[in-house]
Amino acid sequence: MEIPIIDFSLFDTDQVNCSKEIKKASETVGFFYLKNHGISQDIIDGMFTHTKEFFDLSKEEKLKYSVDENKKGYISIHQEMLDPSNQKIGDWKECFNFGKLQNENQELPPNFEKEFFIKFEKMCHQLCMKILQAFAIALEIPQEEGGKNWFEQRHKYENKSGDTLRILHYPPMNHNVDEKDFRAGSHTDYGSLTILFQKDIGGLEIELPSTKQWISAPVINDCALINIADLLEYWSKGLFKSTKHRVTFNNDTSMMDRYSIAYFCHAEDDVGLDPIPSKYLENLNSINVKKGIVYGVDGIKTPLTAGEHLRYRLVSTYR
Ligand SMILES: O=C(O)CCC(=O)C(=O)O
Ligand SMILES: [Fe+2]
Repeated sequence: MEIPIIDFSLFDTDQVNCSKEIKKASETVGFFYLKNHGISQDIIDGMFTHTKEFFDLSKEEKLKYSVDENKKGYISIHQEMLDPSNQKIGDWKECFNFGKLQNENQELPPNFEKEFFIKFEKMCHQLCMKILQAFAIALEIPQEEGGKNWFEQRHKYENKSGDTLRILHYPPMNHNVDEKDFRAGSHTDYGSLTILFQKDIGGLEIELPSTKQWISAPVINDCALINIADLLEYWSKGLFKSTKHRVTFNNDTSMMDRYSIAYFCHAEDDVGLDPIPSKYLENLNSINVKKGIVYGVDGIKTPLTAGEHLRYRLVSTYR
């Protein structure tokens, strides 16, 4: 089984069939490539140029923007460990997290033009809203519950959420690679869904939910890679798969720099994780039912919100 490629221009002419394709990919693989996603190549190239310029700065300069308590800012090599149970040391990567720049007063390095980043964030947010509409259509959310706008009503750009734009740099490896060395350890993403832009160098792998086999998610020109993250898995009672992924070293590229850009789309902090009012889900009885009630707080089981889920996941990731 491979990662499907979906032409998103179909959504403008045939929403129902496009939504079906997206649903099928989300149920089986949890990842799909999106062609004709509407974010222009010029702006993506501009983002990669800024990315490289930033990571080329001296370590001392970068550390001036060190990550704050909200995990916004610069994260250095080994500081993040995405898979603490299997990794010896942290991820062999550095990255920079941006919050919602329009609403938050985040200090940015001088080469980052705030307006440009806001524009990119808004384009990513808009694309996510369109993909979320496709989920709502495929899941047959009744009109009186919000219909195709059900998700959008819970992901408003102006409201507080974990939405994060992240630029990443994976430097060349400087010693013999050990089986416990990862560019990024295995993990699922914490939000609703993620858009990933890769450039030139592969290495991303995903774990197929059906067979638990790891397959590669290569760079495909002109495509963004979309993946389902934890919140959609909860809301859909496990129908949609928040698939594990990781970035490994391989012989051909471990001595090369790898750059990528991720946009993590989250629901507003106070949105609950109870199942979606979906006619489609109601009619299914065979799925692996997952409820929004997962972690006990002081031994009492409480329904989680998007914000609580994010905090819970972040605690175990940072050193
Ligand atoms: O850089 C990549 O290709 C993936 C990064 C990723 O999965 C993450 O930061 O959550
Ligand atoms: Fe990820």
